[in-house]
Amino acid sequence: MIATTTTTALHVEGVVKTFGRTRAVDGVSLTEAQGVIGLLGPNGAGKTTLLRMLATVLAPDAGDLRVLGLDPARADERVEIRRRLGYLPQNPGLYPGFTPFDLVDYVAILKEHTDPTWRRDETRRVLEAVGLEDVMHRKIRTLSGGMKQRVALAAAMLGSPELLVLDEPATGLDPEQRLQLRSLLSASRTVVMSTHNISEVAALCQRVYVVFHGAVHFSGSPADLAGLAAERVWEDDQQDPRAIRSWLTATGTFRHLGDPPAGAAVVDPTLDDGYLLLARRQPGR
Ligand SMILES: Nc1ncnc2c1ncn2[C@@H]1O[C@H](COP(=O)(O)OP(=O)(O)OP(=O)(O)O)[C@@H](O)[C@H]1O
Repeated sequence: MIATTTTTALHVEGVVKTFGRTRAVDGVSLTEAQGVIGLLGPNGAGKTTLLRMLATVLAPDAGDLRVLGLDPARADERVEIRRRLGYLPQNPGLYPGFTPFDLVDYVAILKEHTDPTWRRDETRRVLEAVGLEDVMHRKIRTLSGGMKQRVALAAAMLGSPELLVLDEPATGLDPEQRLQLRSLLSASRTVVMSTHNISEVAALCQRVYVVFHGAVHFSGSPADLAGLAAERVWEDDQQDPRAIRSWLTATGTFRHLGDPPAGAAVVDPTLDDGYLLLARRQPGR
């Protein structure tokens, strides 16, 4: 019998990254073999910094990092990682005078794909996959914000990488394109993505990490995150001062988070409820 081994796509142990006096990533550990992994957290929590380290753009100050089983601190292994991953940065710099076709083709050249036929077919394939077939020969400067985001996504998906590192991939996408993104990502082997959109996490991710102040405060399935707020959510037609957090919902009722009073109409928690409960425990909130 031949033994099969699955390479751990991501192995992060005690990773630290500091900018001046800011500890942007403060001892993060995570290990994932495959699947779609979501990073949630408020602005400045350290998500982008962590993703940049996974994409080998930044080196950690301390800790152990392995991507696709390789060590990004070693020049030869770093090159190998870069060949095998696709990265969508938070603010992708797209040459405005290029067309989407030229830009993705250029990325293919940078990734050392030397066969022009392969490059042309693959460039077309990824641009069609993100729904840009009709504009692939227009100048990028003439495209809408959501279209530009899709050009960058297409570039990340070039060559069907084993690992996709995506910083807020759904930014600027309309509802139809978001749905399209979901099916694209569910076809990928390993995806790690940051998002502020909790419904994206519910729809896409098998695992979610919640990061505050550079540290992981929760890891588990989306259902586990929602479960943190089990028996802690109730609804009423008026404000409740006993709640740690209350808000008016679209149906005109108030939703409350905290310890429900006797007789309260307790409802099933959502992912938002679990996240808000975790966020509430952070200092300064
Ligand atoms: N190049 C840099 N130089 C200095 N400080 C930085 C740099 N990059 C990030 N930081 C700081 O590190 C912290 C984490 O930033 P990061 O961009 O990783 O957060 P984030 O969770 O991605 O935030 P957002 O949700 O707003 O994108 C912040 O305090 C930020 O100001």
